[in-house]
Amino acid sequence: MNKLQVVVQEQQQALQSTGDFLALTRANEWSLAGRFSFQVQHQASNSQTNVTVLDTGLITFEPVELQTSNKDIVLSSAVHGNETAPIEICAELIKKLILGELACTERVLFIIGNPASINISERFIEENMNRLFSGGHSADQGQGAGLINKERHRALLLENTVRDFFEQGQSLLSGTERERCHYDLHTAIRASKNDKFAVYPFRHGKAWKKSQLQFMYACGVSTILLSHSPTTTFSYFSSNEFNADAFTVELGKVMPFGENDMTKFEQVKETLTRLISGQDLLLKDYDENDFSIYEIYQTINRQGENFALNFSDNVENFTDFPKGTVLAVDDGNEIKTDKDGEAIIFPNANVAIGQRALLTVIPTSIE
Ligand SMILES: O=C(O)CCC(=O)N[C@@H](CCC(=O)O)C(=O)O
Ligand SMILES: [Zn+2]
Repeated sequence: MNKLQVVVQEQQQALQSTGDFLALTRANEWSLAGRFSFQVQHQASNSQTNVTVLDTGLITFEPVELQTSNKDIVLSSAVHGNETAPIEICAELIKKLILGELACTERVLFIIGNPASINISERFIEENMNRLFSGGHSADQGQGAGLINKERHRALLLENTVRDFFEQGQSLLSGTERERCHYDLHTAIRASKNDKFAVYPFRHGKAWKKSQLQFMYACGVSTILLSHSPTTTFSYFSSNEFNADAFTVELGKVMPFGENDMTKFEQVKETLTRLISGQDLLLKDYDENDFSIYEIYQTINRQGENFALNFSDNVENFTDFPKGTVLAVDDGNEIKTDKDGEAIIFPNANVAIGQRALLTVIPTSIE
């Protein structure tokens, strides 16, 4: 064996004995010495799962009895490295799968998006990765064209990994109807009046799926933002290019590792566990009264050097303002609400010029 093969073998042994994929990922910020595979046996049912570590932060679980599966599931976390709760949730699911404590009956790809930014507890290193999908990695976004930094390379790798995963699912089991989903898990910078919420990416006129909202509800997410335009987010990429049921899911406010109240995530952990292991999802019948549904009304991109929000840092997401309120001033131009009840989401004055500094939303319905 050469040195690289020895490293790969040691990494595999450590992973199989600890199940700690997050540690392996954090120790290898941008790549691994090589990919590797092994099988695990579920302790209770003896069912077998093929595990493949594709690269750093990228791992698939596929039941050996593939014909029993009909879903290709992508669960991503750490597209923003300081959003720790989703990382902890996914790391725990991965550990249980590797140690044979959780049965895997569907194909699952876990993505830990930006390991280097986890290690410095920052949203990103050089560039916000959730603005780099659907080709954003190769576009001139005011910061120079082409693949100019590691996050752009990583976004391209994530795109290719998701594409391969979905396409392999289709070719492995051709003739069967497979469901594709991608839940991109985040936490928000600010506190929110509605603690958990999800962005439903633009569907180009296709119906919003009540069954997916029921799934969100089972995860403890009952506030949904409907997007009406293409974006360069990860969830829009999977929705648009692979017809996956995809969401950006915001699971509360961003916290450092160790400071998340994990009791707040019981519903999402339980529902994802059921999804992966083919158990009944225990979905409640759809009732519009269970949800707060909003549509994205204004997308405010920063245009100039001097951009300032006109409200304080502790104003929560979903705070609404009367018509005509100045929300921000961008190089002297006032940006105002256009309707009574327009509420703010994701305000962030510290974004690169050209990028989204704020969304506004208004209540709507999917009926
Ligand atoms: O709280 C914030 O300002 C940002 C939280 C976050 O990362 N949100 C995502 C939403 C993506 C989407 O619109 O689907 C992001 O800004 O990338
Ligand atoms: Zn995020």
